[in-house]
Amino acid sequence: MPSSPCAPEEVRRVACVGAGVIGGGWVAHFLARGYDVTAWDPAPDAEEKLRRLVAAAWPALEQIGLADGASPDRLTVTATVAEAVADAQFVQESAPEKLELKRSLLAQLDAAAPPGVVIASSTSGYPMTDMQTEAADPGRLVVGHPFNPPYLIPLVEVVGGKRTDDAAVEWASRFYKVAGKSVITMERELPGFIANRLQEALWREALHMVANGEATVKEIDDSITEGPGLRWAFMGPCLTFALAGGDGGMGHMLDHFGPSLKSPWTRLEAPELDDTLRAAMVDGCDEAAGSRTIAQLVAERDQGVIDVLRATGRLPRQRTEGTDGIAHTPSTMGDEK
Ligand SMILES: NC(=O)C1=CN([C@@H]2O[C@H](COP(=O)(O)OP(=O)(O)OC[C@H]3O[C@@H](n4cnc5c(N)ncnc54)[C@H](O)[C@@H]3O)[C@@H](O)[C@H]2O)C=CC1
Ligand SMILES: C[N+](C)(C)CC(=O)CC(=O)[O-]
Repeated sequence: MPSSPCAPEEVRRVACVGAGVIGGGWVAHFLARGYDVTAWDPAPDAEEKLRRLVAAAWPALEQIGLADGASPDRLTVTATVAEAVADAQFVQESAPEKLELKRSLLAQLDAAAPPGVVIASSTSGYPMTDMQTEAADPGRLVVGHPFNPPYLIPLVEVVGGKRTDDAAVEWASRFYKVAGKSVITMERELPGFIANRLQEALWREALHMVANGEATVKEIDDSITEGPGLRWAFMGPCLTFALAGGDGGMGHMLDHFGPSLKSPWTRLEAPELDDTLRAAMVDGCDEAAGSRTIAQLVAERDQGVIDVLRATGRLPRQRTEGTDGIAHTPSTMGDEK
């Protein structure tokens, strides 16, 4: 791989390819961090949808603090994928989760992007080794797995494939940090990475319980928001369970509850996602949403995430008075730029 044309700190132009839920969220994030963003998506109504997503996200982004000069006006939606990446210093791919599509799109991006520019895929679970098979320069392809919405949830999991250069993984990890993200750089590939493997274990169990009539969608959601979810926002499952061992910590917790691990508390096989289970999940979520639209739920979620980030000290709690007499709420996320 030719070495990257610029240092992560020098990046000014980012391309986002695929502009749905996640690609659009990335666009909003990079705009808020003060980058010039080009975007391409083949859907006929993509530009209108993308600008709507950015406009809906902007109040939350203003609340957590915009970079100097950040503006939705710095978004250019291009007519072709080649135009989107022609001048880019970093490319984020967020096309549908279909392996063949990812393979050919990443090869197309590799052919069109300037030599050496790092290209990251938002894939939720494919190892890069499986996606980089058709690219002429697989060395610059990495996974950069975000969490929804990428403009508020800090984590990005970064990992390369067998043919990725270590330098590209390092460059991407540094770039995401500069761009305001919290990064886990994985040493080795693992389908689903770290967080989605954990989420999927919980998700499979939730689907089994609904399929078997053992719990409702509401009970499952309440069991997390009224229970472990409150702890997980600031203390992970391992340290949280260490406290379950009292003064004896994790050692006592394992001695005490270890034998229960052998009890059949979980079913690791995925349930059959048949029409009945699908309908039960959709109906349960419709009931939980009540009269709230998706747009209202997105705004509610965004405010909830901001409140949690503030409450856990990852964003300033108080608005501060600037020297210009104007109240600012600077973001502490991404203060490396
Ligand atoms: N939805 C989520 O919560 C998360 C999704 N991801 C990953 O992000 C990627 C995108 O997922 P979503 O945004 O949820 O899907 P989406 O369906 O909302 O958006 C996909 C977009 O890709 C466009 N598209 C279709 N063919 C394309 C092509 N050949 N080239 C470029 N764009 C194309 C579609 O028009 C659509 O706008 C997937 O790899 C997914 O696994 C990652 C983290 C979370
Ligand atoms: C549903 N999902 C598997 C696409 C979710 C993710 O990949 C990450 C997230 O946002 O939770």
